[in-house]
Amino acid sequence: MKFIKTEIPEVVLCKPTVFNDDRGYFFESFKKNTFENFIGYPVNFCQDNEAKSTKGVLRGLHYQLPPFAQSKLVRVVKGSVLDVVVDIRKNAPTFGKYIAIEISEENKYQLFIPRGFAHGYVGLSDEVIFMYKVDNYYNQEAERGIIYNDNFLGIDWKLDEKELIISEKDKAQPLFKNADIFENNKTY
Ligand SMILES: Cc1cn([C@H]2C[C@H](O)[C@@H](COP(=O)(O)OP(=O)(O)O[C@H]3O[C@H](C)C(=O)[C@H](O)[C@H]3O)O2)c(=O)[nH]c1=O
Repeated sequence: MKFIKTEIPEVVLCKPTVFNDDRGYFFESFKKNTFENFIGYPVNFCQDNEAKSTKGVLRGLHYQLPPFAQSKLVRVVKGSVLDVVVDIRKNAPTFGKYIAIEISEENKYQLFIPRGFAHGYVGLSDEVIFMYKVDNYYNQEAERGIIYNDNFLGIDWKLDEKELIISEKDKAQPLFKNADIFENNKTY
């Protein structure tokens, strides 16, 4: 697995080493020791999630407030998505910045999203199976969000507005300026 710091250095792109042969392929999709060696601190994932989407389904931008904040290690096993991560750590040098990376069945990329970030993704293929690990349990009361088309963030989701399929909950998310954001730049 190769680990690459993104433009937001705490957000890490993970590129697996894939072993192809005439039967198909094999790769180690997660290895705690090499992952933590690169990240530089322990991450104890406690829950795995899976979501199926179709093209244009946009989930997000979501996060959970401390003490229920979640780190996420996300990947796509079917199709492709544009994965978007927004820095919501007040006083962080990249506060309010976002990165967008295509993650797919094809490239097998994974993205590590630490606590202190909002996360969302949009399906780019007809069928998407999205799988991810989180290091804190789901807590509905602590769930918060930011509207996907916030003007300050100016996220380019790559698809036309009319192609997007968004839940009523996500259509009602607040603007970035009104969101409950994280205090200071510390690990939660
Ligand atoms: C996230 C979650 C949801 N649920 C239940 C709650 C709802 O009854 C149903 C669908 O939940 P929701 O519409 O919040 O699912 P997504 O829109 O995919 O939410 C996720 O989307 C963005 C991209 C994320 O990064 C978060 O992991 C998460 O917020 O699953 C659970 O039971 N456990 C969970 O961990």
